[in-house]
Amino acid sequence: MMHHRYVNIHIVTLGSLICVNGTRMTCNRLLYNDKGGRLLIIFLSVIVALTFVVIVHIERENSSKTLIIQAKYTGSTNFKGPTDTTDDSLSYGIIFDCGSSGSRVYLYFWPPHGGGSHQLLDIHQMIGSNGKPLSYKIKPGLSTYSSNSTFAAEYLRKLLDFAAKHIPREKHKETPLYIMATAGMRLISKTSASAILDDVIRDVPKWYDFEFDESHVSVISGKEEGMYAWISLNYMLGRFSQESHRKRGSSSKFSTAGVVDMGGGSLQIAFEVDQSKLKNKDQLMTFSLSSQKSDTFHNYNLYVTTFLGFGANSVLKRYQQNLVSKAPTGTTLSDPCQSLGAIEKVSFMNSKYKLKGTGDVKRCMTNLTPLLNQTRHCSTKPCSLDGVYQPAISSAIDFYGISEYFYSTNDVLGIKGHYNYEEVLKLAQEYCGTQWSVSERKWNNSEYPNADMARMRTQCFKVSWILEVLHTGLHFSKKIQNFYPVDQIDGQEVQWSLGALIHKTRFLAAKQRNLHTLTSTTSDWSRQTRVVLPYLMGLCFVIVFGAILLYCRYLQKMKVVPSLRNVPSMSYFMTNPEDKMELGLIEERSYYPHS
Ligand SMILES: Nc1nc2c(ncn2[C@@H]2O[C@H](COP(=O)(O)OP(=O)(O)OP(=O)(O)O)[C@@H](O)[C@H]2O)c(=O)[nH]1
Repeated sequence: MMHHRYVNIHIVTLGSLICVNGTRMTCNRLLYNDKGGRLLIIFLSVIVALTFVVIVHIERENSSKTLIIQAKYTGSTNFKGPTDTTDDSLSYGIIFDCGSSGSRVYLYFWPPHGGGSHQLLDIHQMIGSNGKPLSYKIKPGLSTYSSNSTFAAEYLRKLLDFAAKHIPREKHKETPLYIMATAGMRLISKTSASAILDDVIRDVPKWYDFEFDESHVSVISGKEEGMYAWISLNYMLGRFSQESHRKRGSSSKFSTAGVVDMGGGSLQIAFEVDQSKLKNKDQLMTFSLSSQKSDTFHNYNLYVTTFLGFGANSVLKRYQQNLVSKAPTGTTLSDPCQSLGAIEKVSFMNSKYKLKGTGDVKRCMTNLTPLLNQTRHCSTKPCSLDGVYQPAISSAIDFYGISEYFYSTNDVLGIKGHYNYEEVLKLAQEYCGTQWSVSERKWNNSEYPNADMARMRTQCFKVSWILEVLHTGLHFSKKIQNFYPVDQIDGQEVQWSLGALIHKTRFLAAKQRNLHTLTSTTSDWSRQTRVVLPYLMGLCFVIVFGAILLYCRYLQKMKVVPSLRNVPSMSYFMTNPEDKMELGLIEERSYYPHS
């Protein structure tokens, strides 16, 4: 752009010089009223016209380039294909989700802010060359380093390498890296968790120069995890758009969706509420996605609850311990929460047991009911599980189930999309009632491509638990039509990590918005100026040129020219003091007599 501007300036300067010198010579030739003078006028007119055409052409080119760049970042370009890391205008962000069952890295990017006053950053998960979202997972969880914390950072090294490989090297310094841990780290002692985090804070900057400091490493609370999952989901569903907000204003229905997130260690539920109707504000979370206090457009009131130790893996451990706790060591016990005929060896307080599956899903669900802890004192009714208040959920709100809600219905049972209690129960009963040896053979024959062996073994327990939590614990109707287990929306993974990045970068959005407002105001002005400039210059050329010609004609009429040849000095016609002001003419007149 700057380059073109300089070219224009040079053309204008050159044109002006030619014209100034040209008119000067023309005038002189005209004074002699010869044929060469007329030719010179034609020649100069052509030069003026050409200069004008060249300027208009270059300006048109510039304007269309500006429009293409603007269109690219105002939604007309989609980011569905592999991420174009050669595009220098993109910014990047990295989130590590250190969960109880494993750690994952998610890579995100966003184009420059569009400038809309209520617009959030347009954040997308990076897509690899194979068309799949870029993420990398390792097992076991970060919390397993509680007794050898000095290896914690080294354990995360593979995730860092992955991020560094996919984010352009020159962008590392400006790319924020957040390392956030969830239930696994909440369940270990504070001292052990701090030792792990300290090791990470110390070692990560030695290896990579991402934007990273102590404040970027944390064990997030369950409520934050729930809030981030809710933000992620609604962002991906487009529920923060101006259009959704308009709908929200015109109906009593919330335009946002609720989320139920079952992890390995904890369970979260979050949905929008009318805070005036909440009987107990303990579970209320009021927050804004906007960085300015005065902007209430993105203010939300959420009911968010987290149940630590109610994630599927934590409850499985508790369930098995309960089962064997009163039995003599070495006993084989019946377990309705395992596939028919499956044998699982467990140990508890140095005693060993065998659990033999009977594959009875309904029985399993009944046996799991006490683990919801619903007998616990409920101070504000109604309560969901563990004595926690939960207001009645409107059937008008869409709900999405993520993590275990997707894996437990999809990996083995193959259910996609819309949730139907009867369908899930029927398929679960079929799978769990099938002899384990048959299911194992099918798995060996790759008939369960989405499930690993651990999933196959724990499927009966996990599906029973998610059903029990959803309907008995959280009181969702068994006839619910608008509950959707998901792991991806529009090719992007639904993870709380995206919500965390949106929340963390909301100040960045404001910064970029201000920058955009500034540049767009300036560029509006300069665009208008650039459109008018060539015409103005053309007009100036014509006026100056015309004025000189008229003046020359005037001199001719005054018969100054013929007499000039005989004039020995300027004083001859400079009788009027005003004439002395015409210095340019004086110089030329004084020059020609000697040439
Ligand atoms: N099929 C499949 N299963 C997964 C995947 N990631 C995790 N799981 C399973 O889901 C269970 C729960 O894992 P997550 O949802 O990741 O939970 P988490 O982050 O480890 O647990 P929290 O700390 O409670 O948040 C694990 O026991 C895994 O078996 C995945 O990418 N695909």
